[in-house]
Amino acid sequence: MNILEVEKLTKRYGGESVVEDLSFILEKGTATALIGPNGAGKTTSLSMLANLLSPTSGKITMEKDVSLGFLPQYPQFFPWLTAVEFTELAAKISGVEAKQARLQSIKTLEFVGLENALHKKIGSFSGGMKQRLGLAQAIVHRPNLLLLDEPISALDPTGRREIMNLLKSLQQDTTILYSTHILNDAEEMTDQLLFMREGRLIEQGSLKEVKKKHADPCIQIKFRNHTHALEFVGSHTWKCEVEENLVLIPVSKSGPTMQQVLHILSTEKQDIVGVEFQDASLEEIFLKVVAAK
Ligand SMILES: Nc1ncnc2c1ncn2[C@@H]1O[C@H](COP(=O)(O)OP(=O)(O)OP(=O)(O)O)[C@@H](O)[C@H]1O
Repeated sequence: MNILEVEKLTKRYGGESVVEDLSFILEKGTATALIGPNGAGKTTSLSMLANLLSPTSGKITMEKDVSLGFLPQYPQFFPWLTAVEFTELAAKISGVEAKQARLQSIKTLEFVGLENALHKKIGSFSGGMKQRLGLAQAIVHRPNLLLLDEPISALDPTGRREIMNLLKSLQQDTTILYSTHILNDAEEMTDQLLFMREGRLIEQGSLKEVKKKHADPCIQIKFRNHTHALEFVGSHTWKCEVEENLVLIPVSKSGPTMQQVLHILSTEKQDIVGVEFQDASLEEIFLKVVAAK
């Protein structure tokens, strides 16, 4: 079931296309990562979906009972308010009853890891704390569709891990569309990938589909030195590449399987450091996709 359908969404400024013919769907309960280089049109697209910017053309259809949560790339806060005051205000604006708003704010701030800063003024918050507060205001009213513009990019590795785990735990009841530059983290939480470049969608699909299409997996054998690696390659007919002390054998229909490689290595009593299956990371695929089109 689709919670959101986007059809040929376009935004132009003075005849210049910033987003062009963007079409995709979000299935209920899924997480979609929107990725693309700077200026690709991610923020503009999310702002149109959040109804903060009107499209030049195209259609956005949301399921009838959608409750939307939005985290902008640069959220604006009132520095003189405390975290709980700000989140309570956001809850009320999003339609939470006054009686409930305070309790829900406290629970949400605890959820995002700000339990020790409930009554601190936002003006004293670090960048990471503000990022968490931004997420809190986006989820305080328990939305079922969450649009997040760079929710983890401003965080340090520990903070990113924590927020990714929080987002994963939200996924049970929430459909999530988020933009990010941190591709290694995106790899962990993505049912669908949308690659944008220069306002256009240039690739989309599940991580598995995209990897199948663009990744060149290989078996990597690590030898003690370059000479050993060269000797190994010279004595076999497999198509391989040598990089320093590594031998890389592409996994293809005509190439050997991991089992065959392990068998050969053990029967030949090769003195190796290790063998592993190497799959391309999302980052490598991203660079390839963005460069190719
Ligand atoms: N109000 C505007 N008027 C003219 N051009 C704009 C306007 N807003 C955005 N743009 C242009 O649209 C393009 C896409 O911007 P957008 O912020 O959507 O990209 P992005 O993918 O979110 O980039 P980043 O990763 O750097 O945040 C950029 O070239 C930007 O300069």
